[in-house]
Amino acid sequence: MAETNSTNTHCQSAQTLLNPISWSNNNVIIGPDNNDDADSADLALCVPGSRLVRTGFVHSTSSAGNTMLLVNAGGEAPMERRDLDIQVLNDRFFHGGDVLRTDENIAEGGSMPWIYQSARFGNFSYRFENIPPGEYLVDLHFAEIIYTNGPKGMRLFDVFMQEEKVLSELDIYSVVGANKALQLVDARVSVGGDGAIVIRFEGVNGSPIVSGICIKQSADFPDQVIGKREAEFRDLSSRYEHDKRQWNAVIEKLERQVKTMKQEHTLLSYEARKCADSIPELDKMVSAVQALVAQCDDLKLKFSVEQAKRKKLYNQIQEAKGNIRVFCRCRPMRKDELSARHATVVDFDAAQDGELGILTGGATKKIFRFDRVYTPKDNQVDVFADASPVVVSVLDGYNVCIFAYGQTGTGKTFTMEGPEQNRGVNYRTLEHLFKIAEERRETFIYDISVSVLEVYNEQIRDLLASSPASKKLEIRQASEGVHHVPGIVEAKAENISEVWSVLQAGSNARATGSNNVNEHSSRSHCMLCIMVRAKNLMNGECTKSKLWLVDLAGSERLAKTEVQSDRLKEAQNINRSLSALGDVISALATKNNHIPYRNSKLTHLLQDSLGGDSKTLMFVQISPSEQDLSETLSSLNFATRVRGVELGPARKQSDMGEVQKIKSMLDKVKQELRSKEDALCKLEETLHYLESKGKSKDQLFRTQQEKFIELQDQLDSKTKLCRQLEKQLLELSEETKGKEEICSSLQRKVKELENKLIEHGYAESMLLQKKAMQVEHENNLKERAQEFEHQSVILKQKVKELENKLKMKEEANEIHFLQKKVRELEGKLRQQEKEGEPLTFSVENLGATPCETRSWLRAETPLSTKRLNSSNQVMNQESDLLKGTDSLRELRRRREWQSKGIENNILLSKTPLPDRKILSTDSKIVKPVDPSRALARITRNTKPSSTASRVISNNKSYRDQVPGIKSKIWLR
Ligand SMILES: Nc1ncnc2c1ncn2[C@@H]1O[C@H](COP(=O)(O)OP(=O)(O)OP(=O)(O)O)[C@@H](O)[C@H]1O
Repeated sequence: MAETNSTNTHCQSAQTLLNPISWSNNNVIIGPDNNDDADSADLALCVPGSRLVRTGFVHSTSSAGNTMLLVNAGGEAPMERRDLDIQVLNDRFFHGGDVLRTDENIAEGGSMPWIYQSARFGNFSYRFENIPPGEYLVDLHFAEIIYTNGPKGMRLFDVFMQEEKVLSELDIYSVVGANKALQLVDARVSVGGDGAIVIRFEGVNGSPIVSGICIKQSADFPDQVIGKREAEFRDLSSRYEHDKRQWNAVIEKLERQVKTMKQEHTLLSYEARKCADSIPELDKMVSAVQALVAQCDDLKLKFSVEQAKRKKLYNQIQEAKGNIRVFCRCRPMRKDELSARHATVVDFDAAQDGELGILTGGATKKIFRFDRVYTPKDNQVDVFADASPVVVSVLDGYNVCIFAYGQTGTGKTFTMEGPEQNRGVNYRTLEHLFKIAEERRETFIYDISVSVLEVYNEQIRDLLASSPASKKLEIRQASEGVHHVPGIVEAKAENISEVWSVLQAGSNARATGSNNVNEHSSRSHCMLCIMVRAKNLMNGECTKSKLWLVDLAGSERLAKTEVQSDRLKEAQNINRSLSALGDVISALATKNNHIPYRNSKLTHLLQDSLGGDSKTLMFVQISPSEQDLSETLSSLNFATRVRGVELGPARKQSDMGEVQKIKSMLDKVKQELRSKEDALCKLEETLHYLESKGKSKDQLFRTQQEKFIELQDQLDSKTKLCRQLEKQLLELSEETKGKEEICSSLQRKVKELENKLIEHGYAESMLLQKKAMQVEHENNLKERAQEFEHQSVILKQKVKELENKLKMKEEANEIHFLQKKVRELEGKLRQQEKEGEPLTFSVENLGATPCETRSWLRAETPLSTKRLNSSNQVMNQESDLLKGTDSLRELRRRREWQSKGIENNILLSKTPLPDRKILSTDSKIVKPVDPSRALARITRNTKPSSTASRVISNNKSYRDQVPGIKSKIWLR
C-alpha cells in the first residue's frame, strides 16, 4: 500500500481515475453518512495510493490495507471509479465491521446531496472487482427508501450478494421505524478467483438510494498483517496527531490573530465612533483648550509667585546664615613641599561640618568654623555648587561680591579663574548666569555686560580698554549706593563664548603689562565685574545689579618676603588695600556708622557690593604646609572676622534710572489720565445734556406726531364732510332748478289770472258803461257810473302796476334771492350741522302753494325736508328781505277781507223783503222799503272810493278762487 499523505488535501481527488478499479488490498469500504436522520449520504472510497477525496468522489477515510470505493448508488452505478490510496484516520472505522461514519466530513462541509438527485427504478447492481479472494463482510446503508408502491410490511426489494439473497421482504417499519436509515450489516460474502463482489437489487419499487456500501475483510486477519497494520496505523495516527497538533497550533494562532484582529477592529470601530462623536465636541475641546491656556497662564502666574516666594525664602535662609559667607579652601601640598617633607598642619576631620583644625604645635589644635570647608580633594565643581546660589542672586537684582583671599600661592587664582581644562568660579559663574537667564527667558529680559579691572598700586586699570587711558580712572558715585568708574569698558555679552573671549582679552592685557605674569598677578587685584540689567516681564520690575569676582593679591607679610623698593611699594599697597578691606569688614562687624570704603581703591570699588544691601562670599585660601602656618592662621583669623560680620538683609538694586523713567512716565500718564478724566466728565455732561435734549425732542416729536395723526383724522373727516356737502350742493342745485320751474309755472299762472282779470275788468267796465247809460237817466247814477269807470281805470292801472311789481319781484328777487339763500343756507347748514341744531324749513317762504309744497315735500327725502325746514327758518329770519312778497300777500289779504265785507253786504241785500220786514218789525223801526230805492240807497252808500275799488279788486281775486261768488256779484 502506498504511503498516505495529508488527510486535509481533499481537493486532489481527481488525480487518479482508473476504470476498472485496480484493487491493491482486500477490503473495500463504502462509507455512508451514517447519521441517524439518513438525509445525507456520503460514499467514501479509499483506494491505496490516493489521497482522501471528497465532494462527490471519495469522501471518507479508511484504515491501512482497506480500500474504499465511492459508488453513485442512486444513479448509474458505479458512477466513477478511482484507485486511491487509503487514508487511515481512525481505527474506529474498522473495528468489528463498523461502517464508516462521515460526520466529520460533513462537519467540514462535505454533505453529498447529489446522490439523492438520481433515483433508480427497477433492478440495479454494483460490481466490485479486483478484490483478493477471501471472506468479506458487506454493509449496506440506504440513505432513503421511498416505498410508494408498498404498504407497510411489504417486500420492497431483494438484495443479492454473489447471487445469494441476503435481504428479502423487509418490513421497514419493523426494522428501522420511520425516518431512519436502513442498514444491512455484516452480510458475509466470499470472493473467489474472479476477484469480484456483485451486489444486486431486484424487484425494486420506488427510489431506494444506497448511500453507503462497506466491504471489509472478515475478522480472521493474519496476526502479522494485523501487527503490521497496527504499526502503520499507529505511525499514521501519531503523524496525524502531530499534524493535528501542528494544525491546531496554527488554527489557534490564526484564531488568536483573528481574535486580535477582531479586537483591533472593535477598537478601531470604537475609535471611529468616538472620532465621529468627538467631532461635535470640537467646540468643547476648543473651549477646553482655551481653559487650559487660561489655566496655564494662571499656573505661570502662580509659578512666578512661587518663584518670588522661593527667592524670598532663600534670601531669608541666607540672611539667617548671614549675608557674608566664608568658604575655606585648602590647596594640596606642592611637590616641593612634599619632597621637603613638610608636615601638614590642617586637620579636615570635621570639614563636613564646616570645621577646620589647625595644628599650631604639638597637640594644640585651633578650630576654625566656616560656612564650608574644602579639602584639597574637593574639586572646582564642588566649590561652585555651593557658590552658585549666591551667584544667581545677581540675576534676582542683588549686588554680589565674591572674592578670594589668602597668601600667595594658596590657590586664589586657581579657585577664581582655574586652568582651561578645570575652570574656576569666574567662568562657571558666567556660564551659570547665562543658563539661568535662558531658562527665565519667558519671564525676564537680561542684559549682561562685563568689565575687567585691575587694581595695582592703588591704580585702576581697565583691562578691556583698547588703548591705555589718557587719565586716571576714578570711582564716582552715580546715585545713592551706586558707584561706577566713568570711561570703563562694559563689554556686552550674549553668551558664554563671548564672555570667555572678553575674559581672555582681559587676561592678555594683564599679561602685557608685566614681564612676569605670575608675579604681577600676585601683586594686583584682578576684578571682574558683571553688570546685570533685568526686566521682569510679569510685573515690569527692573533691576540693575552687579557681581564682583575678585582675585585679590597675596596677603603675605612684608617681613617674611623682605622686599625692597618697588616690591616694597607693591607690598605696602597690597597690605594697605587688604587692611582697608579688613577695616571695612571690622566696621561692618561692629556696625559702625562710618564704613571706610574710600580708604582704598579696592574697597571703594566694592562699596556697593560689600556689606550693606549686598551678598558677599569670601574664599579664604590656605596652605596646608607647616611652613605657611603663621600666614594660614592670619588668613583664617581674618576670615573669621569677616564671617562674624552681621549684615542686614540684602536689598534689591532697583534700576533707579529705569525707576525714574517709569516714575516720570507714571506722572505723565497720571496727568494724561486726569486730563482725560476731565474731558470725560465734560463729555459725560455734554452727553447728559444731549440726552435730555434728545428726550425733549423725542417728546415733542411724539406730541407732533399725535397732533399730526389727529389733524389727519380731522382732515379725513372734513374731506368726507366736504364730499357729502358737495353731494348735497348738487342735490340743492337740482332742487333750485325744480323751484325755478315751479316759480315760472306760478308766474305763468299769475299772468293768466291777470289776463283774466283784465278781461273781466274790461267786461265790467263795459257793463258799467251800459249800466251808466241805463241809469244815465237817473240823477245820481250816471255820475257814479262815470266815477266808477274812472275808478276801474285806476284799478286797472294799479293792477298792472301790481302785476309788474309782482313779476319783477318774483323774477328778480325771489329766484335770485332763493339762489342766494341756498348758498347762505349751505353755509348755515354746515354751521348748524356742526352745532348739531335741527333745521326747519318753511314751505311758504319758498313761494309755493301749500298744496304744491306738500306734494313736493312728499316727494322729497327726509333730508331734503330737513334742509327745506332749515331754509324756511332762515328765510323767516330774513323777513326783511321778503318785504316785497309780504306786501303782495298783505294786498291779497286785504282783498279777501274787503271781498268778505262786500259779500256780507251782498248777502244782506239778497235777503228777501219779507225777511227784511220781519227785521223791521222785530226792531220796530224798520219801514217798508222800495226795492229800487233800496238799491239806490245801496249804491249811494257805496260811494266810489279807494276802499271800494280795493274791495272790488279783492273781490275779484277771491272770485277767481270762488266763481260762485263772482256770479252773485255781477248778476245783481
Ligand atoms: N585646590 C588646588 N588643587 C590643585 N592645585 C592647586 C589648588 N590650589 C592651588 N593649586 C596650585 O597651586 C599653585 C598656586 O596657585 P595660584 O597661583 O592659584 O595661587 P594664588 O593664590 O593665586 O597665588 P598668587 O597670589 O601669587 O596669585 C598653582 O600651580 C595651582 O595650580
